[in-house]
Amino acid sequence: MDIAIPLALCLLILGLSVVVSKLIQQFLRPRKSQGRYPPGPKPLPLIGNTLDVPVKGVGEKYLEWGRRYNTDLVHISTLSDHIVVINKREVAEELLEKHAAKYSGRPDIPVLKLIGWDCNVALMDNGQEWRNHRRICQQHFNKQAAQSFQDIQLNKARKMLQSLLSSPENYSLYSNMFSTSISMAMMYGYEVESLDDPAVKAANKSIEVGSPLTIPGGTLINVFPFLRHIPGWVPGAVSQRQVALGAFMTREMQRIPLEDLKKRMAEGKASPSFVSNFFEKKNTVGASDEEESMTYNIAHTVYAAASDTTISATGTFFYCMAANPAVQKKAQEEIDRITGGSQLPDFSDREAMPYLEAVYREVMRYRPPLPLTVSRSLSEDDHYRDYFFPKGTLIFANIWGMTHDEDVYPEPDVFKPERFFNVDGKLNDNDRIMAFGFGRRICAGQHIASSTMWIIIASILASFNISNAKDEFGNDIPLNDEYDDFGLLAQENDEMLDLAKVECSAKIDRRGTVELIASWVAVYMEAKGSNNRIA
Ligand code: HEM
Repeated sequence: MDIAIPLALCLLILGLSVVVSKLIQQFLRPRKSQGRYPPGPKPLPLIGNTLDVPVKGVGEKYLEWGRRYNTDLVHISTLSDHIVVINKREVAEELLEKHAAKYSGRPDIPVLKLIGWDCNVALMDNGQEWRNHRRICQQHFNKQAAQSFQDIQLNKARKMLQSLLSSPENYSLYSNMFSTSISMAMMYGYEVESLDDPAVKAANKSIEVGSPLTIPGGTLINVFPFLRHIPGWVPGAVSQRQVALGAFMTREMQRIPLEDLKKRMAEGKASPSFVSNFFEKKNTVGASDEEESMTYNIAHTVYAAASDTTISATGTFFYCMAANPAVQKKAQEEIDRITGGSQLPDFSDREAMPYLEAVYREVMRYRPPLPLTVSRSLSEDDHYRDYFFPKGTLIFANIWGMTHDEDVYPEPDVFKPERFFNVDGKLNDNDRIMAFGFGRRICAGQHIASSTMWIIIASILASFNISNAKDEFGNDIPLNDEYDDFGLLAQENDEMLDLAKVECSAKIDRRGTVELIASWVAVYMEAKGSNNRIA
C-alpha cells in the first residue's frame, strides 16, 4: 500500500485532535473571572481572527484597529495563540521594561532546535542560557566597546562609495553587500567579496528555508514534535525535508567563516574580530568550552540579526533622500561645512553634525525595519489595567505604530528631521530609537547599528546625490515607495517577526567630493598591504 495514505490519515487525525483539544481549552479557560483581553476585531468561533491577521502593512493595521476600538492594546486570537499588540510607547515601557521579568520570554518553537536556530540569542527564551549570552553581548557591544568596530565600519562604508563610483545603478546590490560584509568582518574578519559568497548563500538559504517553518502553523512538527522522526523520503513529509535542508545550511553558515578564520589565524593573516579576539584570549588566559560555544552562537546571531535590518534601514535612507531633495541638500550643506569638502566624514564628526543626527533618527522612525519587533511570550499570568493575560500570550510592540503616533510625531507620514529640533535650533532629547525595541531584549547591537547607519548616511551624502531615476524622455520615474514586508519569521497568519524593506528606484550621481574616494582608495590599498586597515 502507498505509504502516503496512512501518513495523510495520520496527519488528518492529528489535525482533528488539535481542533478538539483547542475546543476543550476554549471551553475550560477560566477567563471571565480573571479579567478580559483588550479589545480587538471580533473573532470567529474556534479559528479566532486567523482570517483577519494582516500580512502587509502590519503596523498600520494594528494602529488602525487601536483607533477603531479606542485602545492602546489590541487583542487578536488565532487557532493556536492569543496575541496582544501594544500600540503606545508608554504601555510598552510599562510592560516590557518595568515588568520585564514577565515580559522578556520568547515563544517555544520546537522546530528551532531541529534547524539549529536554538543557538540564535534573539530566539532564546529568557532563562540562564540567554542571560549568559546576553552578558557577553553586553561586554562586547556596549557603547564604549562598540567603538572597536568603527575601523571596519568606516572601511566598508568607503568600499561602498568606491563601488558606487564605478556603477551607481547597482546601489541596491552594494547596499546589501555593505550590510552583509560588515557583520561577517566584525564577527570573523571574513571578507565577503560578492553576494555569491558561500557563507552568505548558506545564511540566506538557512533563513529562506527556516523562516516559514518557525511561524505558528508553519509545520505540524511544532504541534507534534514526534513527527520529526518521519524520514524525509516519505511522500508528503515536506517539512522534514525542509528541516534537514535548513539544518544543513545553518551548519554551513557557521562552519565556513569559522574554518576560514582558523586558517587565517594559523597563517598569521587574521584581522581582529569578535571571534579572533576570543581565540587570542583562549590561547593566553584560557576559556571554557561553554564560553567558546557562546562565542560561536553570538557570531552566528549577529549575521542573522544585523544584516537584513541594516539592509532595510539603508533602503529607507535611499528612498527618503530621493523623495525629499530639500532634506538631502540641507544635510549635505552641513557635511560640507564641517569637512570643508576636503575630506570624507568620519566618526569624529558625528557630534558636530546635528542635522545628520536628525536624519538618522528620522530614517529609523519613518520605516522601522522590524515594525512589530520580535515576539515576546509572557512567562507568567499577568493583570494589566482590568485586562488579564494568561502565561504564553504572545506580546508584540508595534514600533511602527509608536513612531507614527500623531500625538508625539505630528504628520507622521512626512519625512521631517526638523521634528528632532527644539525652537532654539538645538537637537531635542528625543534620542530613543524605538526601532531597537524595549527592555531586557532590546537590540544587543544597537550602538553598532547606530554607527553603521550614521557612517553610511554621512559617507554617501558627502559623495553622491540621490534623486529620481529618469525615463527616456528625461521625466522623473516615480519612486517605488512600497514598504515591502517580508519575514524572517513572519507570515501568512501570525507574525512572529516582521521585517520590512523599502526598495526604491533611485538614481545616484557623484558630488564634488568624489575625488576623495579615489584618494581614500589609494591610502586604503597602501595600508591594506601592511595591516589591512586604513592609516
Ligand atoms: C538597523 C539595524 C538594527 C535594527 C533595526 C535592529 C533591531 C532589533 C530589534 C527590534 C530586536 C528585538 C528587540 C526586542 O525584542 O524588543 C533586535 C534584537 C537583537 N539584535 Fe538587533 N537590530 C539591528 C542591528 C543589530 C546589530 C548590528 C546587531 C549586532 C551587532 C544586533 C544584534 C541583536 C541581537 C543579539 C538581538 C537579540 C537580543 C535579545 O533577544 O536579547 N542587531 N534587534
